[in-house]
Amino acid sequence: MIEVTGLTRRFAGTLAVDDLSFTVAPGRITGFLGPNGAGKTTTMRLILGLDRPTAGRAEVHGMPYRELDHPLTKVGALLDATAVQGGRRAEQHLRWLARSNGISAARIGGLLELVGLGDAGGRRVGAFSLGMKQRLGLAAALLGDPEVLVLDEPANGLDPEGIRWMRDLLKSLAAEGRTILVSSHLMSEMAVTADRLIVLAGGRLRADAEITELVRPGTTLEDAFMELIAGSPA
Ligand SMILES: Nc1ncnc2c1ncn2[C@@H]1O[C@H](COP(=O)(O)OP(=O)(O)OP(=O)(O)O)[C@@H](O)[C@H]1O
Repeated sequence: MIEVTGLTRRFAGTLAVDDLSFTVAPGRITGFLGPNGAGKTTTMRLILGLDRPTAGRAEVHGMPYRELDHPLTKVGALLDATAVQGGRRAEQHLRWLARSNGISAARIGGLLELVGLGDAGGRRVGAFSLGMKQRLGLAAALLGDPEVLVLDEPANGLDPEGIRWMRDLLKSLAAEGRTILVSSHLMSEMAVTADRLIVLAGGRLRADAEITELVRPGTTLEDAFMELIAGSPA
């Protein structure tokens, strides 16, 4: 469970996140949508304790991320898949991550298989495509077998087969009772992946609803999204 209450983050001249409140429930996929600059990444960074709010709070399992014991076993995150040391080999990267977070390395082989990198564990990450880096980032997020996943545009760079694979994986992780918050700009993909949607524009909450409430028969999620964000600052 993720709980955001009155969350606000102001940068010098920008109110990036403006008095945001929502809950992300377990057992389902919650899509996090909004135009460029809406505040999605800033909100995720605040949830993950990578930045401090100007006001309000973000809690995971009832407490701020920074207060969690062994956070990687509670929350898995994929924010920027390209932020890995290119000189490291994929398996080495996961081993380093496991060791530095006190997590068993026993899952690494299985996770590389799970994300489709079974044959690439010995290759240097610097030579990976964006899609392969996303797959590795997902393996890293799952390393501690966390109940909560926060994923910023994980489908970015994936090919059609990869997007379908990611959708099926997220659905099976949600079916296991995990809490999943996933941002995306791919409306048609979100329409078939998410159970619930949180829509931001200009740092403010525009919608927090079941997908079936937002997408009426004869309309698409793209139509609903355009209507929801209408009038937001560019
Ligand atoms: N470190 C920072 N310093 C100053 N402004 C920032 C900083 N981080 C984000 N912003 C601003 O906050 C606003 C929200 O940015 P954010 O990256 O959260 O949006 P987003 O919804 O993730 O966008 P995108 O879909 O383009 O990834 C933008 O106006 C951005 O320029």
